[in-house]
Amino acid sequence: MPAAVSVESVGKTYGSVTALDGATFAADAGQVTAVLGPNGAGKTTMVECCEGLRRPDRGSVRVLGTDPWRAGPDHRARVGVMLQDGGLPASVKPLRLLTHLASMYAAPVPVADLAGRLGIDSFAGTSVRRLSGGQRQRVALAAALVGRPEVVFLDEPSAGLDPHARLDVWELVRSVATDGAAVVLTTHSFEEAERLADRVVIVAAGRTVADGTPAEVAAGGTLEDRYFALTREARL
Ligand SMILES: Nc1ncnc2c1ncn2[C@@H]1O[C@H](COP(=O)(O)OP(=O)(O)OP(=O)(O)O)[C@@H](O)[C@H]1O
Repeated sequence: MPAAVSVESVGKTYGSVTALDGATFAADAGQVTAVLGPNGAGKTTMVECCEGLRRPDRGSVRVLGTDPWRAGPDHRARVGVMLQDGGLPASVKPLRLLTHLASMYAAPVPVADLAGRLGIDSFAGTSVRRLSGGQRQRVALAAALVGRPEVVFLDEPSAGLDPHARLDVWELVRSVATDGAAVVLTTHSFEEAERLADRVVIVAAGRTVADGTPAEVAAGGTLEDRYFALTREARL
């Protein structure tokens, strides 16, 4: 079976800045793939190429067998996206927003379920503009998942969350993968990668420097030690 997400030798520059320089990785259905790498390594750019928000200069990106840059609405309905800055409308209340989004999909996840699992009920009556950063992040995650997507891209989904909320997010993300979706998330947390990921991809200076199960990438040591060794080499 072809990978749900396949990125091969992708290059992308912004003016004189090389963001991606041959990045390659794949993500399978039913698995959580965690992408790690230093600030500026190219993770967000790589994920944005997969989401169809950026066009690679070279290489190939396929999501569910389709080039996301050219994909139409049918493809986009099968892909869930959570952006780093949320991208949520400020004046709407969370439940209203999620109910509205759910109405656009053929088989949405019941909004009450999602809201309950992410603790959104407790701030359901507050407009997005007045939510805390962590609350807004949970709404953004719910928005990415409500359409029951086959592929989900999550940019640092648990960054800045309190420990309870982080556990809620991990459990939900795990259950989405168990239900068959391919989940790709970026993170700076080794704990998140170790506890949640079936596959770890380390990106440094726009290139993939490791790709495998957490144990394979750790290569007999800790993921953290391996990360520092690999990303230090890329900086030299
Ligand atoms: N729109 C843009 N215009 C110019 N340069 C950009 C743009 N977006 C990203 N870059 C540059 O491309 C490089 C890769 O950025 P990217 O956001 O993909 O990294 P990242 O790995 O996601 O970093 P972080 O961990 O800080 O989120 C950086 O040097 C960044 O400054």
